[in-house]
Amino acid sequence: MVEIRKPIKVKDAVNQVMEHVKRTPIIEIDYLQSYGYSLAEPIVAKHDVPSFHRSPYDGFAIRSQDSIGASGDNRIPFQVIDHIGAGHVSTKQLQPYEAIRIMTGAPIPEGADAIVMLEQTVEQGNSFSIRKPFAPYENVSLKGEDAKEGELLIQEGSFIHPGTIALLATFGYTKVKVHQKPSVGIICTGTELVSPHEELAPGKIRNSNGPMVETQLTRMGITGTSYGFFTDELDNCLALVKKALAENDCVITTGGVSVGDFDYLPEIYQRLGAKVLFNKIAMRPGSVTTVATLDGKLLFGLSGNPSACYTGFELFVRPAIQRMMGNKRPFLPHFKARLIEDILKPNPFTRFIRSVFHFDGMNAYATPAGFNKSNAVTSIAKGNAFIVLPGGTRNFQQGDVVDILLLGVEEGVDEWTI
Ligand SMILES: Nc1nc2c(c(=O)[nH]1)N[C@H]1C(S)=C(S)[C@@H](COP(=O)(O)OP(=O)(O)OC[C@H]3O[C@@H](n4cnc5c(N)ncnc54)[C@H](O)[C@@H]3O)O[C@H]1N2
Ligand code: MOO
Ligand SMILES: [Mg+2]
Repeated sequence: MVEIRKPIKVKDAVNQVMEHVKRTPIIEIDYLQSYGYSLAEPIVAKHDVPSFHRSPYDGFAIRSQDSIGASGDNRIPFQVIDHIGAGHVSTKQLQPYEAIRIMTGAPIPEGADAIVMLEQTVEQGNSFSIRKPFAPYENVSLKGEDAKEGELLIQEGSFIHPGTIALLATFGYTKVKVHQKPSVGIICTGTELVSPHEELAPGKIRNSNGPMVETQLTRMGITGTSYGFFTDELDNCLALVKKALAENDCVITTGGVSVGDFDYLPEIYQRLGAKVLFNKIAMRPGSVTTVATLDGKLLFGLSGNPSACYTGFELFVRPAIQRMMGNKRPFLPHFKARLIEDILKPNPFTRFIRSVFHFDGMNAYATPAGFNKSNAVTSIAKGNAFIVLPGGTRNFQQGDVVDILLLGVEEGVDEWTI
């Protein structure tokens, strides 16, 4: 008797997976190695930035009060008494109508409170004149204007990107606390599979899911461990899943999750004693996506169909792995875009259509990327987004505004909103 599975909503499936995520242990790593992780500690300003009043321009430091009354008809001259570049501190104290030649980034000298840009002066020997008054602190980059000592700048759980690295460097956080990257095992099942290096024989196809999933992980900065591809034999697959589970924080399998005679994953979960969270989702492709847990580890049973496999990874594996690494914004970014062409199919299940998303400067547009079936491989290669059409809807026409999930961006959002 074939098992009749009860589909659950995509949102519920996502929530269930996220509820079962266990964060990986916190480690301290060299800050330069931290790109792609998420902060396991907040970044708090250790000192003011800038930590001293400084010049934002190449010019002259003056006392603003000396510039009162300057105009085209009444140029005020200044005597230059010192010359400093960034990294140097002048030891001179300005007296009336004296100035210090100062370069961008150098600390404002004692007594000075305004900077005149080089272009605003007429120079003559060791002096220059100006034709306008300067207000107190005009053209001065103030101590603490960027960050105040003790200020919380970046919250724990934020993704670390090159800008974050700049901030870590600014405060000398040369070691940073992050959640370790999870180890992920990948197993592809299917007697029909041969390696991409091999010639095809009757009934055989090349394994594309394995390399694809491995690279979906690479895109997240994770190096997965591929256990290769295997024929649909229960004992063999069971042993392999056990081994991969013992050696990794989570395991991704592809294929063998449906109700076919050689779909052994359901039996494998049973034999392992794993708890199946769900095995049918009201979505297409990827309706057969199954997620199970065992000893706090997640087992992702992705569909064998390439589009379904790809979609299952992006919707469930990606956010789970991001959350394992402590990322507070693990979900794909959600936008709205106008359809460029009609999509005239009823949608009993929510549909995730591999799509091309583009922005013309004013409006966002999306169009299906090509052959749109769960077993399609070509449209995955062409798309950069999913068009999401809710279950229970019918036709969508050119110009309709639809939901879009953007793929391949490193920073996500904090909530699943579809
Ligand atoms: N009676 C039913 N049949 C099917 C149902 C159903 O509900 N009732 N669901 C269909 C849906 S939806 C999908 S999706 C597929 C899922 O199948 P499996 O996850 O069990 O995957 P397989 O049977 O192993 O393979 C399906 C398909 O994908 C190809 N494949 C498998 N692995 C790879 C790989 N590594 N690289 C490239 N392509 C791969 C495989 O050759 C098959 O063509 O089940 C439907 N059936
Ligand atoms: O899981 Mo199947 O891809 O829904 O089409
Ligand atoms: Mg099958």
